[in-house]
Amino acid sequence: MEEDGQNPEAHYLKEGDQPSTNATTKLVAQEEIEIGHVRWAALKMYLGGLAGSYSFAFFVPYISGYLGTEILRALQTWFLGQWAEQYNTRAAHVVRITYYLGIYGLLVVANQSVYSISEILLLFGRLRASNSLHRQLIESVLSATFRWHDTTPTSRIIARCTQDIGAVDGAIPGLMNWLAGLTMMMLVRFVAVVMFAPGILFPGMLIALCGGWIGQVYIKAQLSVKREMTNAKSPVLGHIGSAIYGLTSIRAYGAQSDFKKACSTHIDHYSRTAITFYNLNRWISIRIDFLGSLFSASLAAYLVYFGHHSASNTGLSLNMAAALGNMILWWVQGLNAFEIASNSLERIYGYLHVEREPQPTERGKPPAYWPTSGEIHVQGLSARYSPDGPKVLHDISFNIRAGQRVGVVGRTGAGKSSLVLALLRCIPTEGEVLYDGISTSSINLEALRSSITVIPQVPELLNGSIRQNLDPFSAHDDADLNNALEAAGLFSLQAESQEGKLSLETQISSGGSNLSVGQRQILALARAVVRRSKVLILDEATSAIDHQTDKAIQASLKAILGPDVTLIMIAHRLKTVKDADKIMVLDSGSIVEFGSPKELLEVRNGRFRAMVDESGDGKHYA
Ligand SMILES: Nc1ncnc2c1ncn2[C@@H]1O[C@H](COP(=O)(O)OP(=O)(O)OP(=O)(O)O)[C@@H](O)[C@H]1O
Repeated sequence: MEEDGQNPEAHYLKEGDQPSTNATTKLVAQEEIEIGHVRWAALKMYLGGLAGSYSFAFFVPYISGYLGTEILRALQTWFLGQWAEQYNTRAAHVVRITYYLGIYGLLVVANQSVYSISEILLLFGRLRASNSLHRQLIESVLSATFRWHDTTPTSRIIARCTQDIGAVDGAIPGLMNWLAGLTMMMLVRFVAVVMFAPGILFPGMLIALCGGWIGQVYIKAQLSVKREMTNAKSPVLGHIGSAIYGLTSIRAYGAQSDFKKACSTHIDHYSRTAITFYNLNRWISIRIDFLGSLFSASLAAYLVYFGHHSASNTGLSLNMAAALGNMILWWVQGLNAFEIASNSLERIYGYLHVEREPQPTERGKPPAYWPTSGEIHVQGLSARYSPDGPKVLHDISFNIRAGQRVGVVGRTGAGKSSLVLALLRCIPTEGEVLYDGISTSSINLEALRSSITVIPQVPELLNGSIRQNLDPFSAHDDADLNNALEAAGLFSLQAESQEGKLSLETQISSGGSNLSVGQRQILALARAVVRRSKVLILDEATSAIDHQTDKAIQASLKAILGPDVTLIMIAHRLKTVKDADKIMVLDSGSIVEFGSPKELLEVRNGRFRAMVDESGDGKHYA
């Protein structure tokens, strides 16, 4: 895909399908649908994973191993014929059994050794491929843009990381190995037959070409039928599942016959595709069996009527030819199964080429001392959620001195959260943001984001103890962590004697679901204190905390954060920002007022003053 310069995901859409991209609205991108054969680029990705950086050293011994195995196996059959032939020409007691048995034994040992080399190589190769694809997939998903995550449901990402990686771990290498072995077996058998009966070469090739053509037709039909069959199965299972779940209601409303009718419709649809699927198998079996028999019959006729062939060579040729027809059938079916399993490769390949955030560079590393203060200078900042979407911030300019506490207010949809995302470069931006004198567009994202702490409305916590959540890399001692918890106001919320009170050892379940939202916000605040960032952004962070505790937290935060830490508070409740040094009022993505609360309240017909009057929070500003 990159070869043809197109978007990797575009390939998956059916002809005529329109991706549901409406630039002005939030959207969920259409799920990719694979069509046709598995593409070389996806296959190359897997083969590259198998071989790692030693393509030659992997594939040459791997393929040679299988070729050697089949040659040695054919040699064993040939050698048995030669051994048997001895009894036709010589007396039985003259034939040296130990000699023939010894050579035959050596052939068996050599065969097994060469086979083991291929198997061991594949074992390491498949582990390497699984590791590498899984790592690349996770890296790609984690470094994808916020826009991509916005438009991609989590269930799809989980399916890539479980179901598709599962196919890479199991079905794909298994089928590939089987196909490689079978291909070598067919090749060696065909060559052996042709060596002993050269006249069969052209009819044999003709028959093989016919087999190949029939296989192509079969695979083409079978791929789409199989896909349709898989799609038709889910409604049957879903319908039966919901019928069992809602059995009481179905009986209570006497809806049994409607449910039976709907069930029959789903089963009929599934059966139609399933019958076609099995019929296609019969279709190919008859044709390939016929071609196989034709080949064996032609060979037998050739051996009987043309030339003079020994009994052992005739037996060997017929032995090699007999199973060839069945092998072609297995090969075609194996290839079909491989193509179906390889859809997972296509799907993983698509996710390895999603739109990513800029990767870190050496030049993007800020100086070690940076940031020394939380000064922010913003000039002409505009932002949008997607490169072709509408602007949600319009040419914003402002300055925040180090240590200032700035409240950002505005009606729903005014752009408050978008401003935070723009400061962290989570969405495409234009204009300049200087953080402690360095342009944020010139430094690595990781450096930028680790130097600003954002506490969202509902903070995410990780499964583990509070200690692990505050300090995942064990860089701080207990005293620091307890101070942070105290500064964030945890201890003012719980009495010393309280049963089940939170401490560093308290276990937190995934997402923090065993804590109240207020407690989660306090832990997030404590995390921010531990990180000691120079810019702290609270996005309605104290919305779930009562006013008294909120007040206590603000006071302790001010004391512990120090004079050079800038605090940006996004607030719905105007009383939360009454102690702010400055208030920024946003409307439709633009700054309409920016000044101290006192100044803004004095503006007659001012936006902030109107908001305070409407909200009834005026008493807090009195
Ligand atoms: N993920 C998104 N994709 C596209 N547009 C978005 C997205 N999130 C927000 N917007 C748009 O950006 C504009 C500003 O939204 P934003 O969330 O920044 O407002 P807000 O002031 O934080 O609102 P609230 O107080 O309700 O959280 C709105 O027009 C909104 O529709």
